[in-house]
Amino acid sequence: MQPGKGHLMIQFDAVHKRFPNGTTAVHDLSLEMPEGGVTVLVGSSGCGKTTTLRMINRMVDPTSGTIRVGGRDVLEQDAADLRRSIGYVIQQSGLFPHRTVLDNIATVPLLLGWGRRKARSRAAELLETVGLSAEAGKRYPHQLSGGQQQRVGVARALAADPPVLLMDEPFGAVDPVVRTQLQDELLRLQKELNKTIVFVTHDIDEAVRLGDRIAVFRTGGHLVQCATPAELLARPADDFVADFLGAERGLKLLSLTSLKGIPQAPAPEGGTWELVLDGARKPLHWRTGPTGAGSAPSDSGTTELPVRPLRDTDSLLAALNESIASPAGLVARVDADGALTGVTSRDEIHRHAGLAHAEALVA
Ligand SMILES: Nc1ncnc2c1ncn2[C@@H]1O[C@H](COP(=O)(O)OP(=O)(O)OP(=O)(O)O)[C@@H](O)[C@H]1O
Repeated sequence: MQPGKGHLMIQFDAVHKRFPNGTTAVHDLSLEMPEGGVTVLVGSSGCGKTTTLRMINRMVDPTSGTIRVGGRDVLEQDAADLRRSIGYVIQQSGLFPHRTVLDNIATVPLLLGWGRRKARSRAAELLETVGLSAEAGKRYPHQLSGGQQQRVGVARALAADPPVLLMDEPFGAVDPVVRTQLQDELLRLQKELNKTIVFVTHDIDEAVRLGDRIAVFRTGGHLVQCATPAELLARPADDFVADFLGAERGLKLLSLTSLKGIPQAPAPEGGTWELVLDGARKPLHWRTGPTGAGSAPSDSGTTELPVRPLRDTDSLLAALNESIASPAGLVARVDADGALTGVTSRDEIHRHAGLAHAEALVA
C-alpha cells in the first residue's frame, strides 16, 4: 500500500455518493491527499465530511467515481481487509467496554493473526507512545477519562502500523484544555510516524493547527476549496469560505508564523517597568516602582504584573497577545531553558504581523 515519499496516498476522482433515500452526501468530489500529510475536512454539519472519510475504508461505497488508496481502487479490494489496513478513530473512542484497554489496543493485530503475545507487547508499547501508563492498560474503558479514552482510540488505530489514519472528530467530546493536549500529542506523534491522516472536524482552529491542507465543504457535499492553512486564510476562494473561517482569520494567520528570526533587543533597565528575573535569568514579572504607572500597588508601593515569556517556537499571534497584555508593551523572549534572551516591542510585533500577511497574500 505504501507508494513511497512524495506520492499521493489517497485520490478521489469525480466521486458521488447518493444514499437510497435520495440524499446526495458527496457531489463530484476530486481531491488528492499526499502521503505523510494531514488533510483536514471541514464544513458545516451535514456537508458530507464523514461520508467522504468512510468511503476511504469502504464503510460506505461511492455511487460513482473512483477512490484510490496507495494507487489501488478501493472497490477492487476486500472491504474487511481494507478496513484492517487503515486506522480509524471516532469521537466516542468506540472502545469495546468489556475488554481491557490493552486488549482493545491489540484488536487489529489479533485479527491480523499476530498471536496474543506479540499483539499484547505491541499494545503495551503503544500505551506508552500515546502517553498512558502500563497500569492504565489493565483498566476497562469506563475507568478512564474521556481524554484518556481518546488516547486509547488513537493507540488502537495505530496498532498494526497502518500507513493511513482516518480520524472523525476524534477530539470533539473533550474539554478545550484536554483537546489542546491531544492535538499537541497528535502533532508530536505525526512528526515521528509520518502517517497519511484524514481528519474531520467542525473546528476551524483545530483544522489550522493540525492540517497541512484543509478541504472546506459546503452543504450538498460540494468541495469549495482545498489549500494550505496559510493560503486558505489569506485567500479564501469565496464568501462562504471567508465566513466559515470567521472574522478573525487575519489573527488566525498569525498563529502559523513563529517568532524565530524576529529581532530582539536587550531588556530595558531603569524605565517605568522593569523585568524581574530569577537567579537562572527566568522572567518572574514586570515591576514598577512607587512613582511608576500600573495598578493595584502592593504594600511596598511597587506593582507587579505577570509576564508570559515566549520561545522562538511560539507564534506571532501569542506574541501579539502578550504585547497587548504586557504593561511595558514588550514581549519577553526566552531560550529553551526559559532564560531571558531579549525583548521585542509591540511595534515590532505589529510590523511582522503585517509582513506575515503580505507574504501570505503573494505566496
Ligand atoms: N446512511 C445514510 N442514509 C441517508 N442519508 C445519509 C446517510 N448518512 C449520511 N446521510 C446524509 O448525508 C449528508 C452528509 O452526511 P455526513 O454525515 O457525511 O455529513 P457531515 O459533514 O459529516 O456532518 P456532521 O458534521 O454533522 O457529522 C447529510 O445530509 C446526512 O443526513
